Amino acid sequence: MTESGKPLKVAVLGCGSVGSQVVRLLEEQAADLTARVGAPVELVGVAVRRLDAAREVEVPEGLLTTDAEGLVARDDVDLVVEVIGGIEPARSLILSALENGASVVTANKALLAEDGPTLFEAAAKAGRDLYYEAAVAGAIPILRPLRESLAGDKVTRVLGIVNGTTNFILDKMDSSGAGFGDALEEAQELGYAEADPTADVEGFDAAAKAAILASLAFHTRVTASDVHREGITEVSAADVASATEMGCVVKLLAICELREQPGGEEAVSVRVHPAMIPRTHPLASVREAYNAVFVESEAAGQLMFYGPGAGGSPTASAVLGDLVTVARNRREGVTGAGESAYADRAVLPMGEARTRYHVAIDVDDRAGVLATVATAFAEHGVSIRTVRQEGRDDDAQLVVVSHEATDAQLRATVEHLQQMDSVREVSSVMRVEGGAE
Ligand SMILES: NC(=O)c1ccc[n+]([C@@H]2O[C@H](COP(=O)([O-])OP(=O)(O)OC[C@H]3O[C@@H](n4cnc5c(N)ncnc54)[C@H](O)[C@@H]3O)[C@@H](O)[C@H]2O)c1
Ligand SMILES: N[C@@H](CCO)C(=O)O
Ligand code: NA
Repeated sequence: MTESGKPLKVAVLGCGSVGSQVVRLLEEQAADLTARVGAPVELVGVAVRRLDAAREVEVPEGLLTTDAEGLVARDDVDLVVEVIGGIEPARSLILSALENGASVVTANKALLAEDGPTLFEAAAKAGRDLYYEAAVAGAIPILRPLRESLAGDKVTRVLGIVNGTTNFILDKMDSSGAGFGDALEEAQELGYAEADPTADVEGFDAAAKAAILASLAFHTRVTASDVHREGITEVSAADVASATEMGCVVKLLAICELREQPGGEEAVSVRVHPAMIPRTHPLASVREAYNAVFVESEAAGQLMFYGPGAGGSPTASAVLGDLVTVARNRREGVTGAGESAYADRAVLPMGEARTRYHVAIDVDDRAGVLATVATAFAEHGVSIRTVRQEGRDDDAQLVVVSHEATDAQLRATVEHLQQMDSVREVSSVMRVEGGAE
């Protein structure tokens, strides 16, 4: 073994699902971490909300404190791990840690998506690292591959299944024919969904991750408010059955795309919504609560990153990976790559996002109706790829799949259809992603 340097002192903020596993791994892997870093990595404090709370890991009593601010202000702390979550006090604690000269590792996607630039600027000003691999898709290495491994390539699209809870629910709906409510209940019984599932099922969690992915992929600042977001609460058993009929499956996707504009410049489109993807697409095989991120780049082509996107221990794996890198950098007196936002591309409004659509329309079953429906699509410049009729008489439905069109064109088409006498209802509109045009 090489000669070890001066110990690096670590403070962990928060000792919940992820924090407790970080503490466990720091203790269990101490010898290997020392060898990998080239210096002992010593836990010197764990900030908690209550000293007497039940914990998944035993923390030596002398290390526990309820004074997180005091812990990050200690001048002997070299590395701070923030796993409290949420905006405050996490943001103030990270900023204090950086100002006090510590390097920071965080898993906090909500904070990074809301106010990442403030944190990146503070890290740059302090000359310290801020790493956050655990913030997107838990254990799956995806942020450092984007930031480092693909730094010489041009990423053109990132498609991600980045929320395990919603993937579990949609997978249940697909495999059992259940509706959203029953699938959610099962996810809650099995501990995949929280009692208040809003952040997951309404797409907030995925939108935060989409903002982080798009920022790294396209070297542009993208925050959560730039991301168009739709959750899965409106996905019906009929939508899922319709997808099956088309050889597709419904997934909640985080979609980050580079789009060439009419003037030749490139802009960024970022959105989270349920979409049909062909069952032959690699993302279709992502079942249960797993996550995966599919990346397309000019030189590499298509890449897929797959694994557990959540859970205390998998997420702690990503945190520890960052901690080792940051500790090594610290020991060598260097920092890793910081924020890269040089491209500063415009973020397109949702109306300009382009994709294909699956539209189910309940219609009167009589001569000429198909022609009027087709005319409505044509009037708004939406080209039809396939159309089929299901049922007949009072039960007739036309299912139209379009070629690529903008969201604005599609919305105008749907409004037009809803005004038509021969249309009883536009019963389902779903985007179709991940296939050939
Ligand atoms: N759990 C996962 O699977 C997962 C996956 C990826 C990322 N993350 C992220 O990791 C972070 C932590 O998530 P978690 O699942 O461990 O949450 P958690 O709720 O289990 O743990 C957070 C802990 O922080 C404590 N805390 C709150 N305020 C505090 C304060 N002021 N000082 C000290 N402690 C305080 C809470 O008591 C709690 O124990 C979040 O940012 C989350 O988004 C979690
Ligand atoms: N709630 C998230 C895990 C943390 O990002 C999920 O369901 O994937
Ligand atoms: Na990750």
